[in-house]
Amino acid sequence: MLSAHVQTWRPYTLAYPGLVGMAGAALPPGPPAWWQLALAWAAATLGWVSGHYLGDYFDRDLDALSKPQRPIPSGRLSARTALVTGIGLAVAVLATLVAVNWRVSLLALATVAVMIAYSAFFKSRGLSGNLARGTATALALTCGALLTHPVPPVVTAVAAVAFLCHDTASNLVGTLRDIDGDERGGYRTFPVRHGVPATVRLVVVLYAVAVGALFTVAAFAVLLFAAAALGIGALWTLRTVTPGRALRAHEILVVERLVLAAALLPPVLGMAALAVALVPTLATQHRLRARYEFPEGHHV
Ligand SMILES: CC(C)=CCC/C(C)=C/CC/C(C)=C/COP(=O)(O)OP(=O)(O)O
Repeated sequence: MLSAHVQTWRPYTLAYPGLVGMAGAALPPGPPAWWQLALAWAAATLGWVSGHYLGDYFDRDLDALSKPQRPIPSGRLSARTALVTGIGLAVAVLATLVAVNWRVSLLALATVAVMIAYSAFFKSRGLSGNLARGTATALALTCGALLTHPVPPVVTAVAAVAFLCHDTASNLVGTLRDIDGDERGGYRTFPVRHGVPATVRLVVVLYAVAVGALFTVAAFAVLLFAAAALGIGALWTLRTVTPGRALRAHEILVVERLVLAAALLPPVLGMAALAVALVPTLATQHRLRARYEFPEGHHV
């Protein structure tokens, strides 16, 4: 029972949204108060977990076909529990934000709406789904910025567009993992419609735009170089695409995006937050992930 919930949280993804929220809150001129950073972290993290419950709820029919081992299709988590928990978490985040800063709560409401639209509608419809997923991250970053700035600085827009492009790209890499299952389930994802080479080309362009834009705003360029090196490693893995290689590329991007978000934080905070974020990510990704993604627990 508890393990079904923990699997739904995907612990290896959990450290990322909080770093993005904090990155928005720490944009210049700063510095933000500790409670603002904590709130930006908590709202983005709980909003993200809510997104995982709702995503698994809306994907339950597709997962029954191609990922029967997942909590809902395997009967370890009821669809109703996933729906109620997802909605409950989103409402809790929004209620807390209303009490602290109503402007942020309105933007967070828009973020939740995009997140639900992604899971329920756009995800099965190609590029619009990938863009919706990237937009949710851009909005989460902007929520963090609005929490600490009455009028967010111009760099907020640059960072938001960069994360939009980045997460659209990493989400596209995710679709390369399950082309056959998506096709059988009627999900018209970008690679199902346009093929693998076109998908990889688009990923490379979006990734280059994202990292290029972040070089103009990053507080700590050393981390940005480190993220770019990891990103190039992920893209290099995609020179031949199999489900296993696509999973490997996405695993690298799951670590890379932590480094990328930490690069927007002031150096000392960025290094400390990154060190903390890497622990659960590296400890759980290798052990849990292939079992969650592939029915046999592994893939070539
Ligand atoms: C305030 C608030 C609501 C913040 C959260 C915003 C946010 C970025 C939500 C996205 C949630 C989600 C379903 C992520 C997983 O996508 P995925 O499993 O398709 O994988 P991916 O990481 O590769 O895209």
